[in-house]
Amino acid sequence: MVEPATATQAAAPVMPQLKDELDIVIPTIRNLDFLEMWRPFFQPYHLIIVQDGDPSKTIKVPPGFDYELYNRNDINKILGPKASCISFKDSACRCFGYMVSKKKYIFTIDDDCFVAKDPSGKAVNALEQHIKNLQCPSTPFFFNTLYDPFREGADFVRGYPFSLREGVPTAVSHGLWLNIPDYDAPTQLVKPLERNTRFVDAVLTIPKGTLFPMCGMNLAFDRDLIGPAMYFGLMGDGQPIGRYDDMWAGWCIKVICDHLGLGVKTGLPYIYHSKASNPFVNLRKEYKGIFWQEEIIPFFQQAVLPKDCTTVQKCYVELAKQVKEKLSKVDPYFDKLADAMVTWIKAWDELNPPTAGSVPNGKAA
Ligand SMILES: O=c1ccn([C@@H]2O[C@H](COP(=O)(O)OP(=O)(O)O[C@H]3O[C@@H](CO)[C@H](O)[C@H]3O)[C@@H](O)[C@H]2O)c(=O)[nH]1
Ligand SMILES: [Mn+2]
Repeated sequence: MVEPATATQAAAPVMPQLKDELDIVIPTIRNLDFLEMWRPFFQPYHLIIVQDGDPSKTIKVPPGFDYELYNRNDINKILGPKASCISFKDSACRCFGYMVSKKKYIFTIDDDCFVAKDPSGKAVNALEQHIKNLQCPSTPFFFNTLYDPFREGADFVRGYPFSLREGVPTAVSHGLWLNIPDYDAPTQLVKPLERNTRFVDAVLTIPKGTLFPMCGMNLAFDRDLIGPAMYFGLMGDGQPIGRYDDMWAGWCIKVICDHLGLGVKTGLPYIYHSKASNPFVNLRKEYKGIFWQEEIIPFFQQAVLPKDCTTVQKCYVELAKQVKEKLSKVDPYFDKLADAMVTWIKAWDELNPPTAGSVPNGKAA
């Protein structure tokens, strides 16, 4: 039986790394008491809270945290008509926080995720591990059988090409979850009591050319390298689908990271996911995605980005064009989604004008 760490067990880090270069983005419809448990790790950082649902509701934030909070009225005011690309009544709204941040790194976490304990009983500082993952290179071109070669006590194994040992910059760090795993509704329905108690002590680079199901619950990324592609799509209110926000973003960022020669890692850190959302509600939200994805995945697997797509924005707009051309036949929703992807990029560039002398994101691999 796994249990979350207690607040006292969460020992405050000696020196919070990247304190002024990282924002923590939290989508929420509830009071943020969960922050009490994270206080030792999160208090030094700036929080961006994206309040979903009724903007007249007050979200209580425990004292002592430095934060900015945006509700739907704020989003509409800031983006004007472009606010149509930000989902309402779905955790996908969190991507607004990525857009308004001015920091290099983002960590996003759900408000029902708590501090996990590793097998020794030590509280896991998820933020610290994500920062380590992002600041260490990835190895997408050749699999290292000792997993993360840059980890203390590991290295590249015999036969690993020396020409590839420098690795590539890491754009995304995808963490996992103890207790309630991120299962889809059908799996939740047939295995209602299943809990994840396995703490696998590994960080892996997801190989180039391989897609993965990105979960937004415990996720960090380098905003400068991949931020414009971290759009969580059109979900929730008024949309035919939900709970595919992070999946859509994960497929888009992986194709773009592969194209630009950037890395995506998954594994440590774990958080303790405390609440299973209602599987029947989830089934209603995600059922179309369950059969649509049988056509979406081959689309992303076959997607090719032209060499002249040298920035994330160019890659993303090209991907939107291909979504419109090739997925609209699946459902008119994808026509709307493709337009929203372009709106997102326009809004992103409006809020994040390129600084003079800035270089385009990674290079086409
Ligand atoms: O309408 C809403 C509902 C919820 N939120 C906030 O989003 C996160 C996640 O909510 P919750 O934990 O209740 O739901 P889960 O099913 O566990 O979410 C995970 O599944 C995927 C959903 O797409 C995703 O990977 C995870 O988010 C909480 O912070 C809620 O407060 C919201 O903003 N709007
Ligand atoms: Mn949850």
